[in-house]
Amino acid sequence: MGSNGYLPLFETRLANGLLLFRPYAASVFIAICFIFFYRLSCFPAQHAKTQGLAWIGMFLSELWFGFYFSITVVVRWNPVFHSTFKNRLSSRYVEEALPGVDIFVCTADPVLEPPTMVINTVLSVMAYDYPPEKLSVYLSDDGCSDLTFYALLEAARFSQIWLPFCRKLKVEPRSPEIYFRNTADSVPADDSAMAQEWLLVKKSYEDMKMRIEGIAKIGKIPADIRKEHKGFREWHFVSSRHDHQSILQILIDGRDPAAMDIEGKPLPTLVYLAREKRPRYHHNFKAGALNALIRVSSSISDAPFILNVDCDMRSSNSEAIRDALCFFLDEEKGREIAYVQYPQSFDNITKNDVYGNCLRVIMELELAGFDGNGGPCYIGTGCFHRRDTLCGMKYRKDFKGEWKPMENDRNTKQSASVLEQKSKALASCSFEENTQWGMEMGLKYGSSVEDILTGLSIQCRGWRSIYFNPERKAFLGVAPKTLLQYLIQHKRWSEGDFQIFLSRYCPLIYGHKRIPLKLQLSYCNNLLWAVNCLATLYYVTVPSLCLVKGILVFPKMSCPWVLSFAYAMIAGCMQSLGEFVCCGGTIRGWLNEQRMWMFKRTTSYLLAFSDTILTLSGLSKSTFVITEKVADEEISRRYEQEVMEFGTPSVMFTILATLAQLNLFSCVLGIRKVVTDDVPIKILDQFGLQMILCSVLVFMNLPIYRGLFFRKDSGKMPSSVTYQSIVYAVLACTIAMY
Ligand SMILES: O=c1ccn([C@@H]2O[C@H](COP(=O)(O)OP(=O)(O)O[C@H]3O[C@H](CO)[C@@H](O)[C@H](O)[C@H]3O)[C@@H](O)[C@H]2O)c(=O)[nH]1
Ligand SMILES: [Mn+2]
Repeated sequence: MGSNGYLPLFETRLANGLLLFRPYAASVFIAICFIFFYRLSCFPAQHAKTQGLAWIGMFLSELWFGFYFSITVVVRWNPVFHSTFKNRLSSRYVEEALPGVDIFVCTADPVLEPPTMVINTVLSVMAYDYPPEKLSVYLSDDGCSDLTFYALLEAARFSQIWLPFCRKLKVEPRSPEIYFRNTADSVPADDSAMAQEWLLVKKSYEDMKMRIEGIAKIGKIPADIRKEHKGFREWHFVSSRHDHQSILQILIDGRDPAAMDIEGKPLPTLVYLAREKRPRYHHNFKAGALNALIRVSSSISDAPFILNVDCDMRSSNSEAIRDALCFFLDEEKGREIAYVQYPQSFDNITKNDVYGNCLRVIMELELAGFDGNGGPCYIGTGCFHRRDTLCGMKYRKDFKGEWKPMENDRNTKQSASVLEQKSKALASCSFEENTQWGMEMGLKYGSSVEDILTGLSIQCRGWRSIYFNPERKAFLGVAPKTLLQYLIQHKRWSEGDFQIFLSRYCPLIYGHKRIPLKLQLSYCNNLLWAVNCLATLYYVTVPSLCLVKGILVFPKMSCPWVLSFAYAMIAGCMQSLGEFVCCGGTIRGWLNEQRMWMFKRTTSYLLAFSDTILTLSGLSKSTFVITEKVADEEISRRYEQEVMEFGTPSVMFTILATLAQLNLFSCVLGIRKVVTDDVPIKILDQFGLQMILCSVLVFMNLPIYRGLFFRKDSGKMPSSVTYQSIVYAVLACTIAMY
């Protein structure tokens, strides 16, 4: 029992296996030091200039890897995990006494983010196991699409049967699409009344979906539907999605006693918002959208807690709100918690996850490590915030964490349309002029990873955060289905991250004395992703080219120094494999993920690194490329079969293909050298490590060769990429040979 006489609402435990991990990390560290020592003491003789240069590069790369390894150890030093006591929460708070929760859903493009998916997210969060009169759901539509608006109207209607159905059948997950997909073969046949209802609701969902998709196909809302709601009139004044007034429509007014489901229970408030956009004003992407929502919601429902999700992050655990409240409302520790972050999980992951989409180890382990070091970063979706802290409040010892109870006056005088008019002004472009919004208030502007920056600044204001990863995943999103989408997404992340590192918000400076050093270093783990490109590029090209030219860059196989390299590499692999499998992955999945790390480092990170430098020198401007959440049938089929998708020409593919062939040629030339030499054993002894490295790289690149030379489908490597990369690779090897 806590000192205040209350049983805690959550408990925390340390990860298992730390007793093993720490000595292991120390041993790898020693091996790395041996490598440094070797590089310094065995520096090539004066006359071997080229070898000397190659050597220095190897040394610098290894210094970087050693440094980066140490940061990853800091992240893993003491991961913590939490569990909640929801029964204690419900015995301490009657339903009426629970706080209100505002839920923000962001969407930005009706084509890349289809409205049916968006409303599935909306319906799933409306159906939380939580008093509906305490919930308000806001959809921010940066695409300003009347189709999305229409879909939301349909969702408002469908919620009247969906919510009671969820309650009655204890439906899980509460996104109709996923629920009906999962239960397709298990129609409740035993109880006929139940089965009837199931069929009825399913049919009604499918009809709705058909109507929405039908209208999406025509590309225009028919006149008779336009007449059904006053909201459509707003689109008469929209000249384009980049130039329009704010559109704010309260589709379900929770204060209205008439707003109820078919069982007569209240419905959550549901609001559509397309904030004002004008070419003259920068809209600040998702951060701008969220800030508009914070203000608009404060005038409509003003709940003390806010959940924000991306439009593809359907709720998959109807108890997630109660779980989050167990942290915020804990009498002893709750006061200092600013946000509770859930992991990002996906429902379209194949068995071996070709693109390493689930970021398994980051989600299962590294964020728990952040938590142990002071609190997880904010990852932009699936996160519950205190409204006050999101709006810029600093932590004070005497902060009580109290909230005003909701004005539960369901017959309030202000009509919905008056409220709409009043709140609209808060979403206008000029509202933020000369205010602290985007700086000290709300989500921070100026970064393509607004989430990381905002979370960091909240932590630097003295707050703690919590990472909560329950058995039953809280949210399920849609992961990119093509290699290019994946690489572009990671370019955005690593670029935004690296920009933060180079800005005044660098955690080592900005966080100094504000957050613990171990948390500052944990942040560096992510913020320095992009920098890995340099050392990795060096390691995947130079040793192979040196093999072609006959330059030694590693110790001979017969030399004891080889042990330190072998140990560092093998132990590193075993650690990452062990972590991956413990986090629920397969061995194939691990190989795929390792391959993707290599691909990312040589493409996404490289471009992120160079673009950051260009942005800093004022030559380029950062943007937000939205991740596509749909794919055509053929691409989806290949994705299901775990075949890598290339298809469209891109610089990233040219780089990948060039590196893959460069290693293939080097490997072949290396083998030729062994075979044609008089004493093959000698060559093997000298170049053993280089040959192993080169062969591993060839092995990792197998899907690239397949895409270049063997595939015939439309997902193969485009021929322009093939030709270019052959030329580059041959050129590089020829230069190396002579
Ligand atoms: O101008 C914009 C651009 C994007 N979005 C929304 O932002 C969300 C995330 O965009 P997405 O294209 O799905 O990017 P992801 O890479 O999947 O997003 C991850 O990375 C982002 C930071 O780069 C975080 O904001 C997200 O929460 C996190 O899921 C989506 O709901 C979009 O609709 C907007 O509302 N307005
Ligand atoms: Mn996304």
